[in-house]
Amino acid sequence: MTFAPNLQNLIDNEELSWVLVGGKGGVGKTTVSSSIAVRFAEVREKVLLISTDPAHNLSDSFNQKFGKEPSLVKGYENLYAMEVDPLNSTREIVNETNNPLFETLGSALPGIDEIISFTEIMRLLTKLDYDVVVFDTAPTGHTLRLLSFPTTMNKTIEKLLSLKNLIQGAWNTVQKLFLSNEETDNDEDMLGKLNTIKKVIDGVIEQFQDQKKTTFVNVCIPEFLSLYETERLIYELFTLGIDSHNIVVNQLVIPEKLETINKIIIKEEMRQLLKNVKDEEEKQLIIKKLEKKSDKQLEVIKNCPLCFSRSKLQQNYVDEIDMLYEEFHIVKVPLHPFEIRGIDRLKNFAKILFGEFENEKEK
Ligand SMILES: Nc1ncnc2c1ncn2[C@@H]1O[C@H](COP(=O)(O)OP(=O)(O)OP(=O)(O)O)[C@@H](O)[C@H]1O
Ligand SMILES: [Zn+2]
Repeated sequence: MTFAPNLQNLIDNEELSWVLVGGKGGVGKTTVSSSIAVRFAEVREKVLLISTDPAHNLSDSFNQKFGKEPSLVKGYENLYAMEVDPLNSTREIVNETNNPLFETLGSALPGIDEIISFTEIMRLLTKLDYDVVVFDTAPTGHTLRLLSFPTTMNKTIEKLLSLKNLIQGAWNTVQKLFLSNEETDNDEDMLGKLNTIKKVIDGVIEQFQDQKKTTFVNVCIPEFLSLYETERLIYELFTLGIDSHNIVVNQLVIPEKLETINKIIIKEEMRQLLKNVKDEEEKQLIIKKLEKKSDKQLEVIKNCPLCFSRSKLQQNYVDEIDMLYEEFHIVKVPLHPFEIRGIDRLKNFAKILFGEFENEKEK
């Protein structure tokens, strides 16, 4: 069995509905999740990219502002994006219910507000008919907490519901003594709500633990701390029963191996630059100039002592990843000489992720 060094396996799995993208801060989660969503939009009917990272970057990635509701990405009719903050949106929900019991419950069970917001998000997402939802998650620790919430929370809710029967008699008396009729109704609402939440959570757990429907894409850079976090993340995902079989190793400096890719990227950039140049002769002249410049740049990179030592250092970690994760698709992505912003660059980035440059090289 061989594992192709690209993410094509995501596209090939037609049942895939939830793609979670995560890793340490700053390694390229937003860039990778945005590119995956852009690629999915070419082959699926309706795609949503959702950021659950409180420090949102989707707007930077697409050069377009997104909010708490899904909105269309410019230039698309089937790609939506939204940014939610699990913590804040829950507070809003809890405040809306305005139930004193919720407050008590909230302080007795830390994290309940987060799980409610997560539930609300999931309910919203299952109601809307997206074929694929791609998550740009917050840095590792936060994500794991979010992913393990459903199981923890369901146990708590089960306990609460069983307690409810036990104390029902005493409870009724207490209510009559202290609460108005309206508030009594509210409490029934709350228990009803807990039950509904439990059902939604059961659904989330079932979906997330279904290997066909959900997968987690790990993004890392070839550095000690990032590798360490990836190892921890992959282990935790395993214990949570969440599938994971792709690792994107981003920001590689390997001049000799990635020369071809670099050249193609630079060529693509040129094409963008030349979009508005009409005159054919002028075009050719610009291309010649730029090609000469890029050849020179590559020559410099190849002979640069900084790049050389950097790439040596990185290679150790890449070897380690290759060795540790034999049964993963390992996708190696070069460090670009520019930020990956805007649809055109994201599309190019997707070409690397989905192995299209590999084919171009063979031609
Ligand atoms: N291969 C690459 N080459 C050059 N620049 C890159 C590459 N990958 C990502 N970047 C740039 O690095 C910056 C950080 O990337 P990104 O926002 O995707 O990381 P992140 O993991 O989502 O960060 P955060 O944890 O802050 O959300 C961005 O400016 C992005 O354009
Ligand atoms: Zn990000």
